[in-house]
Amino acid sequence: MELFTVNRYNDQAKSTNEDEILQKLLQKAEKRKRKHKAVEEEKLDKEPQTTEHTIVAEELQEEKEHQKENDEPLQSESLAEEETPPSNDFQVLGAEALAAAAKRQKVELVLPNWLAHPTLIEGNLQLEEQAENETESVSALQQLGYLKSFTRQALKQMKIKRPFPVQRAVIPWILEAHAKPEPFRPRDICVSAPTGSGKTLAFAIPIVQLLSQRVECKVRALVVLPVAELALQVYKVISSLCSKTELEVCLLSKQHRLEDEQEKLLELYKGKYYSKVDIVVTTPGRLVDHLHATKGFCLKSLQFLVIDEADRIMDAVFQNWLYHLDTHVRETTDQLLSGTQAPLCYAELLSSFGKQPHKLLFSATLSQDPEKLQNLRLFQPKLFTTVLNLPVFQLNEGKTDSVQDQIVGKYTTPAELTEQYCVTEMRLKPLTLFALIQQYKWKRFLCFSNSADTANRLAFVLKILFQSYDITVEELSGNMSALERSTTLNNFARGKINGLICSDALARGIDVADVDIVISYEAARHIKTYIHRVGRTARAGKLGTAVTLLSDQDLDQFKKMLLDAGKAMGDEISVSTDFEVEHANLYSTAMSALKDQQSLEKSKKAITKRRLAHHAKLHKEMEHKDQRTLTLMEKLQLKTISDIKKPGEKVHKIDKSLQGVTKPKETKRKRQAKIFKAIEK
Ligand SMILES: Nc1ncnc2c1ncn2[C@@H]1O[C@H](COP(=O)(O)OP(=O)(O)OP(=O)(O)O)[C@@H](O)[C@H]1O
Repeated sequence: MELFTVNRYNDQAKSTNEDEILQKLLQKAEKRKRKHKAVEEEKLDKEPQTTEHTIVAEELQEEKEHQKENDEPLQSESLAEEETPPSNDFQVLGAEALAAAAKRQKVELVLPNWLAHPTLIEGNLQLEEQAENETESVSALQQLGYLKSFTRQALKQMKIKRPFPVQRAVIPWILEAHAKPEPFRPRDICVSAPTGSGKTLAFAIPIVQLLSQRVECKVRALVVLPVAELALQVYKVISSLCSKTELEVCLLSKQHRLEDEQEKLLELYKGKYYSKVDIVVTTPGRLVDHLHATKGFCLKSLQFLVIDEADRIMDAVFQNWLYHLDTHVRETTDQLLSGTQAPLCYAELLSSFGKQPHKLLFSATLSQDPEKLQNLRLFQPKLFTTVLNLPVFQLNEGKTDSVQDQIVGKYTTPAELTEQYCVTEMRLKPLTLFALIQQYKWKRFLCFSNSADTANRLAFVLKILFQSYDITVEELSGNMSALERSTTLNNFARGKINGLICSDALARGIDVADVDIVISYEAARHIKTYIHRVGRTARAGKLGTAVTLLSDQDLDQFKKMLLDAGKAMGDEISVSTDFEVEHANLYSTAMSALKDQQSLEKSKKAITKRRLAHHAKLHKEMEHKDQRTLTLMEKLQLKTISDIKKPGEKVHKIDKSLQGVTKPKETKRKRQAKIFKAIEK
């Protein structure tokens, strides 16, 4: 029967394979017999008196096996391949596909040409400074033909003697690109250079020089930064550069009133709006506010769009500001084309049509992920980077790693930065930090934690620990108001405070002079955060140290994070155990004071919450009652509520309705919104 099946379905192989198949079947039968015999012998050895029952079972088993064999589809190919009996294991469906997928080679992403072939920014700030000091050469600025005299003067006032490597690479390139006539359009650029390497001047100098010849005042450059503090910093740099020109710079950020900014931006003359500024420095949120609310705010003449800390702005959508900006630029062009807004002349129409600003992106951790960059719709982009100078890249040069593997997700830190770490126990971290500061005599340090609350608690404990020492520490976190933050920063800059305990809100971009040490009290969760934190020291060619406090659990993860980014761990430092033991009592006093303070705050919060909930309930009840004067009890309750309000705060309309005054005409939704607002306050 088996042979018949074989013959029937495999005509061609009939004559040639028949003997072979027969041989194989015989072999197989022989093999099975031998196996069976061996099993039997084994059983006999174990159980000399075989019961009738077992014999029957064996026979049944044998019979089953025969049956199974007969049921198996016999094909010449499968038989030919079959050397071992088929396994009875349960077969996982799709397992083959999975195995094949695992075997398949990893698909390699191919970098676009511009990312794979960047322009390298080369140079070592420290070595250059040493060389200059040794030779006492004439100020290098005078030798640079591309700098205008007003730029040189401004730089001199800023005590800048020579351009930094990133400035040497980027400034002449932008100037040259804009020197070419129409229809040439400059390529958009992305600049990835370490923290403190002078990226601000790299875009500010060419923009100011190129706009300095303008006749009519219009917004021609827009600089966007993620936070107000950074915007202020960049505004100051650009303002100093413009000091010897007619250019007007304006800062737009949520720290000012919108109306005040509108006044600074525009003036109305004979029914037409005229721009009073040439360069606008802003945050994305504030920009969107003005695009929506400021009549006459027009960006159709925009020539430069600078996005500083570009990866941060790309990661967070920030009210989709780029979309709003694009829509605004397109709308004004459409108005010109449709005739609703008459152009002055044909040349204006031509120049405004479809014209996009020159986009300049800067960051120390610029994403070199093509997908992310695509969102910015860059025009024939060009990359300037220091990343290929990484030790990891040099190590891998002989290997097969693609350029993509070597540059995407890799970041450089300043060459002047020394990185260290200190392993300690989780519960002793504040004490270890205190010991480190004392032992290494750190006098100007920034200490970063992962949250504003931790910064607050740590500052509290450190203040107690340092009470009898001449070290002052203060908190600087997102929990504080903008005014409080800037006062604290100023005090630190003036040397009134030795150390700031910060949250990551200010880890980026902030340029505080002469920070010797940056401590990560908690290891940064992301490599970008780490790069920006440690970048607050070792700026502008100065030396600096970054120390990370790690618990045993954090150690491996931290090491991996650095390795993935092409960085090494650095040296380990430690504190003397004697010092820690000596201050153990002080530490426990500080910790119990913290506990007391926390429970006090907790109960304060609970009381406020209860009062506000009561307020909301009372208001709800009053809403449903007819208009009537309040009872004495209700008046008293209202007084308690008004006590919660801050001094000087306006009395909300809700209170009027509570006092029995005629209810204002408002919708239910509006009223609810007001109540929530009041509760929030
Ligand atoms: N050519 C120069 N010579 C001396 N100092 C300079 C020069 N260029 C910039 N600086 C100084 O270096 C410091 C850092 O500059 P800047 O803030 O532009 O760095 P950055 O690369 O933008 O840093 P980050 O990535 O942290 O924002 C500033 O204090 C600036 O005044």
